[in-house]
Amino acid sequence: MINKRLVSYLKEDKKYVYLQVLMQWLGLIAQIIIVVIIAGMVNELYSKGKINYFFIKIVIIVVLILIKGYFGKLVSVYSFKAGKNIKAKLRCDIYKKVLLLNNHYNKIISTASLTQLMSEGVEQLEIYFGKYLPQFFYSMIAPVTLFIVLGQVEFKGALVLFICVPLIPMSIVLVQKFAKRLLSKYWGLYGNLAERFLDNVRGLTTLKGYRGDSFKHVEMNEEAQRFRNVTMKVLVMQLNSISIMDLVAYGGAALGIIISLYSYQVGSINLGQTFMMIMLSAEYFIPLRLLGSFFHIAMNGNAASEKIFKLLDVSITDDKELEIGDINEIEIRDLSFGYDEKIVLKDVSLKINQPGIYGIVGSSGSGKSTIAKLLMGYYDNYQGKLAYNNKQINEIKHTSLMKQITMVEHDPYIFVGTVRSNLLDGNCNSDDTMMIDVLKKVNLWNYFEGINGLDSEIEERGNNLSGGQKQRLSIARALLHDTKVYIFDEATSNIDIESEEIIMRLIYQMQDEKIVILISHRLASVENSKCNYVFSHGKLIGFDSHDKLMKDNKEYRNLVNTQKEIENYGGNTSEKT
Ligand SMILES: Nc1ncnc2c1ncn2[C@@H]1O[C@H](COP(=O)(O)OP(=O)(O)OP(=O)(O)O)[C@@H](O)[C@H]1O
Repeated sequence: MINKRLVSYLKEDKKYVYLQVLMQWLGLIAQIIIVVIIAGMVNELYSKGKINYFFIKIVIIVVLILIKGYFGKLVSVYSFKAGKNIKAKLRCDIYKKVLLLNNHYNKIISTASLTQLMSEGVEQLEIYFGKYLPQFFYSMIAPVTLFIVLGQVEFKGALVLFICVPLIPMSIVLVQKFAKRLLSKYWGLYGNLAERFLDNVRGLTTLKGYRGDSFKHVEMNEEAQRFRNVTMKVLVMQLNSISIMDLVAYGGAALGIIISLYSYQVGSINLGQTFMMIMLSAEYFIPLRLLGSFFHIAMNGNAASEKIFKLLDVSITDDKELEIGDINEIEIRDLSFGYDEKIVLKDVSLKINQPGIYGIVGSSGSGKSTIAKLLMGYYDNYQGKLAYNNKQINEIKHTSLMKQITMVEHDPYIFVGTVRSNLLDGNCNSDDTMMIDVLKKVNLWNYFEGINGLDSEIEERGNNLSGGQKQRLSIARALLHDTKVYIFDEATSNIDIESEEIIMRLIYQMQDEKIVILISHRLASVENSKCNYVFSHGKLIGFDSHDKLMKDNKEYRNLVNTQKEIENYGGNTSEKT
């Protein structure tokens, strides 16, 4: 009933849970005193026909009601405080983990599920810490307190009530295992639905283009139906469990009242004592009954927390010690790597220790992008040597590594905001002059100057820019990052000739100072490089200048010739049209 791992998150906020229990308990004491005073008044009225110190007693009752109300308010304040820091801490931990996992967090959790867990999942935990946990402790203390008080009044009745109380937690325990399984399924289906929804919304234009939206509509409906079914099962389970708890609570209270009425009838207690028994019988059960209600919400948070912990438990930490300065050398020796069992790179060896352009070429699926990702430190589980300045990449602190390398991919991420905010992502110390300078280099300044300069709005994923403009903006951002090593992975694919020329010119301007790794299927762009590395089926099958490779490397020659044929084909067709 208590999740120890979740509780360990409380740390110094534990005091808010205890304070809440204390305030609830003091509230109960105030209520008992009120009932005792009223019971005394009832006795007086019945036996003497008048109430002594009536006014003073009424004032005391009113003051006690106000005090009880104040305690209730404090309970809400502490409840909020108990959950507040934990929510922030959990969200922060998840965020840090996703940063560490980099772009392969998707292997563990989908983006949609992640968003759901970080928002709704964490929110549910507020109830766990702020309500369920304090209620759990209070519902142990309250019946004992009442038993001690009412035991003095009518022992038999108090004992019967006390014995009935554990029936509620028993019903909670009984339903717990089933609820756990059901809620885990609920979160799974909820995640699937969100994932599909997000995917469909992202691909809506494509779906419309292929007229596949009606098909996806049916799929979504089916997914939603599955989620509806499991939600209904959860609600039925909660309703049944609450009905059982109600039966125990009200049945138990009724039993207590019957016993006290009987005791009054046989004369073993007076009218005031009977009144006390009747007024306080329900109080035995109310805390546990409330615990039962919170339990269901807490179980939901619990199920979400299991998914959160699964993500947090993935063993990746940036506890690496090594820092790295300017990179002068890249050494790869006997490198092998596979994403799963299938080996993608086999026994690759190469060494780069001078600035210049280094092409990586090969047919589709030969492992070019995988090399780029390994050089970015995205994957640690490689075999062999993969080192900068003779330091293994998987031992270098990720943040230190990211200060020295910049990668530009074919589909760069442009953030919603302004041109300025996107450029500041590359280097937060850039001033306006630096930003305008790089925008001029990529031939974008004239365009943005005509809108709102550096404050020109950029829509989500750069939707208000052309493909070429997006790519040039990402190159401007990369230039501001100003690192010793640059990796361009198909950075000019699918963009207009003008943008391609601008980008290639800028890349070649870097060759005297930077180590530039250029992955490109357009072999014309690596004709003037210092050295080209040819990959085939994950193996490095040759490396040299373009001219030498054309002479000696059949695979390279084939790649160049095939490329030329495709370009000529494109040229012929366009001439015809
Ligand atoms: N995240 C991944 N998980 C599993 N397998 C992957 C992953 N990324 C790539 N692969 C596999 O690794 C192999 C090499 O992929 P890689 O992207 O490195 O090739 P590439 O030479 O860059 O191809 P292309 O020129 O088509 O971009 C392929 O068989 C691919 O299916």
